[in-house]
Amino acid sequence: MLITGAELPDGRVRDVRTDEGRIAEIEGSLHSLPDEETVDADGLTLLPGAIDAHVHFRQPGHGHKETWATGSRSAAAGGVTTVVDQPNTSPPTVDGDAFDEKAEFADNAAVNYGINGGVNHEWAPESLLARPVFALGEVFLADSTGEMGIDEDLFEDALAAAADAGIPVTVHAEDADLFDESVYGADAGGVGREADADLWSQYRTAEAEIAAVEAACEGARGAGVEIHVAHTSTPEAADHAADAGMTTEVTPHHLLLSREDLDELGTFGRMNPPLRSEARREELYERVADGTVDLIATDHAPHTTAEKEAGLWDAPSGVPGVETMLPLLLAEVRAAGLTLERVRDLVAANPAERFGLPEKGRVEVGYDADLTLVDLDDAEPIRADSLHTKCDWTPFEGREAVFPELTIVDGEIVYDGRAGDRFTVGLGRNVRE
Ligand SMILES: NC(=O)N[C@@H](CC(=O)O)C(=O)O
Ligand SMILES: [Zn+2]
Ligand SMILES: [Zn+2]
Repeated sequence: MLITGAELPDGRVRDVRTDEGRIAEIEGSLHSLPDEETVDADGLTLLPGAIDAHVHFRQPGHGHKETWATGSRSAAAGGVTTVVDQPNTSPPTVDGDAFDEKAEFADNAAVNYGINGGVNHEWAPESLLARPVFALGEVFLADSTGEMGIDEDLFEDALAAAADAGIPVTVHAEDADLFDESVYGADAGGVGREADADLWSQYRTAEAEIAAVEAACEGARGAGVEIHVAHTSTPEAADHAADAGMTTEVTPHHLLLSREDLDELGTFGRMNPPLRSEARREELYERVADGTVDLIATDHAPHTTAEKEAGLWDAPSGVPGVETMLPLLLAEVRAAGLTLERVRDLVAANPAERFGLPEKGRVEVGYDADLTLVDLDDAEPIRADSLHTKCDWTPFEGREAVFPELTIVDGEIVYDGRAGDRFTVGLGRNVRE
């Protein structure tokens, strides 16, 4: 394939040739070969496809919330070319059979993928780690959706097993002992958007995250393992993890939303860890911009509208995000909050480096041809109706975003927004195989 006249993240305008799934040539001007597919990218920007290291695609077990087909199409339409699925499915991905069952669903994916292995009291590390597992995680240090919270001893076992297997460990760090039980169950008013969801932020305290991140980093250091802290919601936790030599991710919702948005969102803004104060959000944004935070990942956690239309204490936690991550970050570039190169690092180059995918994350010769083409002049408001996830709502309704025109996986077009939202599924492969 020949992509002509594309602007690269560093501002150069180049022709880019892909061949056998790789980026083969990048030059000022290339001539098309006989029968070569060409893509006119005049006025468009070519980015490495995003790597979303944290999604919940829900199968097996919860296909009514999301399927690998809908989730991976949503990823492709959002410029995400690799997703990493989390283990809190039914059955949980804690042994070899459960891994194999999930791998069959993943086989239909429109984008490349990794499958994480989980840890609970029934886990079978031998059979699990004999499979092509992407990473151990998210290891839940407190209960979240799926109730996979574990204690310190099991966390130590998990760290040792991951070190043995030579795979990364990602951690959901909250300490349930520091939740404010005096708030739990308080009258939260109506259901769904009418509920007072600020109580969730009061209940799952910032201190519970900060203390859990400190303890997890200490445990990791003792075990000689460099953990990756998932979805840090506080600047304190991000600083602590960085100082301890660990890596962190921040979600688009913790980057762009705060407790001030909960009036409007109600239970649709309930997630773990919860939204924080506007002051903390601003400080977290600074750390994302200055490089203290290593990467952005979505924690794409779809639940149906009907499930969310419950009282605050009964509604499930989690928000969707895989399709809106890169589009929202590109709107931040337009607003001059982040540079394009920083966005490239946050969603592509850094996750590739952190998780051992040295052939991904950059538009450079020899790298995988996982790419997305965007028009930075074409911003539009996000509408849940136009997204491709099974989840029919978004916490970002109405926010400005820049959606991709085209997404390419291993040199093949998997999403073509110019041709009326055309998808090709089944080309995705396990990046650990
Ligand atoms: N973040 C959430 O609130 N929910 C996630 C689980 C998780 O990542 O903790 C989910 O799977 O629903
Ligand atoms: Zn989590
Ligand atoms: Zn998660």
